[in-house]
Amino acid sequence: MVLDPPLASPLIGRLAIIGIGLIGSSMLRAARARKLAGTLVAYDGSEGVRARTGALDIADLVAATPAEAVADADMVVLCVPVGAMGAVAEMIGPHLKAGAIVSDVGSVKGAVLNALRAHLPEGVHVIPGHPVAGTEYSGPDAGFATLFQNRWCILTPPEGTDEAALAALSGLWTAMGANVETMSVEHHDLVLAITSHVPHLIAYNIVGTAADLEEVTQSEVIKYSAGGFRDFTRIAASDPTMWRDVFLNNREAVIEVLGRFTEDLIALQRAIRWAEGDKLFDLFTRTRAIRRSIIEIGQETAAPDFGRERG
Ligand SMILES: NC(=O)C1=CN([C@@H]2O[C@H](COP(=O)(O)OP(=O)(O)OC[C@H]3O[C@@H](n4cnc5c(N)ncnc54)[C@H](O)[C@@H]3O)[C@@H](O)[C@H]2O)C=CC1
Ligand SMILES: O=C(O)C(=O)Cc1ccc(O)cc1
Repeated sequence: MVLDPPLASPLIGRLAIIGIGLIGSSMLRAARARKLAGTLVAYDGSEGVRARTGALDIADLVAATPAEAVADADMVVLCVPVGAMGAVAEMIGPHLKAGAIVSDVGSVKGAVLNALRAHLPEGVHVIPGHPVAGTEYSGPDAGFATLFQNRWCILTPPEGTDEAALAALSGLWTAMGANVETMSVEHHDLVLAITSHVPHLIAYNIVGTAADLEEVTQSEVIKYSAGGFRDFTRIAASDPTMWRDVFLNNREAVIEVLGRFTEDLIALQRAIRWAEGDKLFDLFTRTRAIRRSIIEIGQETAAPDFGRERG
């Protein structure tokens, strides 16, 4: 997978990325490679991450404070865990220039929109976003420029969002290789609960259960994990802070989907108990067709390495 060539002139004057982990560092790398911003500014709350960002040379400036990071920025993208969005918004709020666009990449959108609105001043454009692309790795070394290629990026513009600001943010994601879709925060949070949040919870649960079972020792878990279980262990290796925050901030939708999931699981349990082979066969046939249609539209990911290509 390769990136398109650099642009002749940048899309954004000054772009500030706050939180230089997997997603923030991938944005810096993609924006740098394609020359999408006149000046690329990075800031992270961790001194070690700031030093590493400097050493990796993926930004034009590594700011020492949140105020320095957003000063004169045309666009600011928050790439911190969902639970830290409000605190970061509070720190940058007074230092944003009028007309700046503030977005984020959090995996939950309703809670983040509320947190941003509570702390950001009038006169800045708040447009939450979520690139539906990632891996189980974290930190500035984990990022790569092609992460967003041919992936969805969902934007959730609040009613009355300025069209030019939306076009600028959408243009950035498109230039980083993503396909942009817009929807409401409520719809986003329900859809992602089904397609991402509950699947992660299931992975955390099955790996935890296997590790807890007395007769299945840790070494056996590792030894026999070449099959489907291995895919679950990859997902269950995802960042604990990030995923704790996802579940704490999308509780309603996750609980709704879990209720439905539990009912369906019990129906499967009954089918097994009563040896209703047709029921099992019909479901497995339907799910196989779903997997094949995902592959046809090119949205599948190759576990266990998530088809990563470093750019
Ligand atoms: N990991 C993934 O696969 C995906 C993650 N996301 C979302 O992107 C966001 C970032 O995730 P990752 O890049 O994976 O995380 P990460 O753990 O790799 O990086 C997060 C960075 O934020 C910094 N940070 C934390 N609190 C901060 C604060 N108060 N002020 C300044 N910096 C702070 C940390 O030091 C860390 O360097 C999360 O909101 C997550 O939900 C979205 C799509 C995919
Ligand atoms: O690693 C995986 O399988 C993922 O599902 C990555 C991912 C994690 C969180 C998101 O909000 C979006 C994508």
